[in-house]
Amino acid sequence: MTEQKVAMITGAGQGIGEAIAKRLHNDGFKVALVGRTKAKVQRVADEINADGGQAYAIAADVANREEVFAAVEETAKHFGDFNVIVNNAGVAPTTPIDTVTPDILNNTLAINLGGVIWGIQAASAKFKELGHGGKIINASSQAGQVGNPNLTVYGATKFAIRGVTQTTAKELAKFNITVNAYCPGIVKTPMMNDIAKQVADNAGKSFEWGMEQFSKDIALGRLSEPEDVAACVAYLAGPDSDYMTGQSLLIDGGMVFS
Ligand SMILES: NC(=O)C1=CN([C@@H]2O[C@H](COP(=O)(O)OP(=O)(O)OC[C@H]3O[C@@H](n4cnc5c(N)ncnc54)[C@H](O)[C@@H]3O)[C@@H](O)[C@H]2O)C=CC1
Ligand SMILES: CC(=O)C(C)=O
Repeated sequence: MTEQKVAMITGAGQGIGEAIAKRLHNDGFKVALVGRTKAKVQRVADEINADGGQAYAIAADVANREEVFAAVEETAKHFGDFNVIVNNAGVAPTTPIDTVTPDILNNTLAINLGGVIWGIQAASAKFKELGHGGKIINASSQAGQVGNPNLTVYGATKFAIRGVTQTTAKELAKFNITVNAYCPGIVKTPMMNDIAKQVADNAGKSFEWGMEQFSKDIALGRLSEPEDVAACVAYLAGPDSDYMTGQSLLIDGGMVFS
C-alpha cells in the first residue's frame, strides 16, 4: 500500500475549503483543516473522521504569519509528514470603487495575499526540512483573470495571487516543489451568496438579480458546486499534475477564456 500523503487546507470550515478537505480525504490523504473558528473546522474534521478518515482541526488566522507557521508545524507533528498545502482561505468584500477604505484594503490584502504568501513560506520551509518536495496550491478566481465590477480590492488580490504563483513556482522548482493556482467561477458558497446579496442591495434589486449579474455568462449554463472545484484541486494535489507548475487553472464553466 502506498504511504498516505498529508495535506493542510485553510478556510476548511465551509464552502470550497470543506469540499476540498472531503475530496482529498476520499482520495486517501490525511487532512489538517485550518480556520479562524475552531468549532467550524472541527465539525468538518469530525465528519471526515466518522467516515474512517484521518482529519485534524487547527485554529489559525492566515493573516498572521506566526499562526500559519505554527499550523504547518502542528500538521507535520500530528501526522508525521507534510506534502500539500491548499491556501484556500479568503474574504470578498463588495467594494464599488468609491467605497474602498484603508481598513478594507489592508484587511483584504492581509488575508487573501498575505495568507497565501505565509502559506507558501511555511510550507516550502517544512518541505525542505523534511527533505522532500511538495505541492502548493493557491486560491485565485475568475475575478483574478478579468475585472469584475464591485470587486476592485478582491480582484486585485486574486490577480496578485496568480503573480505570486508564477514567481514562487520558478523559485521553488529546484526543490521539487510545485506551485499552482485554481480559479473558480461562481460557486455556491456563503461567500458568493454574500456578494450577490450586497450587489443586489446596493442596486435595490433581488438576490436572484444579484446572482444573475455574475452567472449570466457561464457557458455551461449552471453555477459551480464546491465539489466541481475540489475535483480540480484534487488533480493539482495528486501525482497526475507532477509536471505542472506556475499554472492557474480556470474552473468556471466557460466564463473566461485565457
Ligand atoms: N465562491 C466563489 O464563487 C469563489 C471563491 N473563490 C475563492 O475560493 C476560496 C474559498 O471561497 P468560499 O468557499 O467561497 O468562501 P467562504 O467564505 O464560503 O469560506 C471561506 C472560509 O475561509 C475562512 N477564512 C476567512 N478568513 C480567514 C482567515 N484570516 N484565516 C483563516 N480562515 C479564514 C472563513 O471563515 C471561511 O470559513 C476563497 O479564496 C475565494 O476567494 C474564488 C472564486 C469564486
Ligand atoms: C467571488 C469570486 O471569486 C468571484 C465572483 O469570481
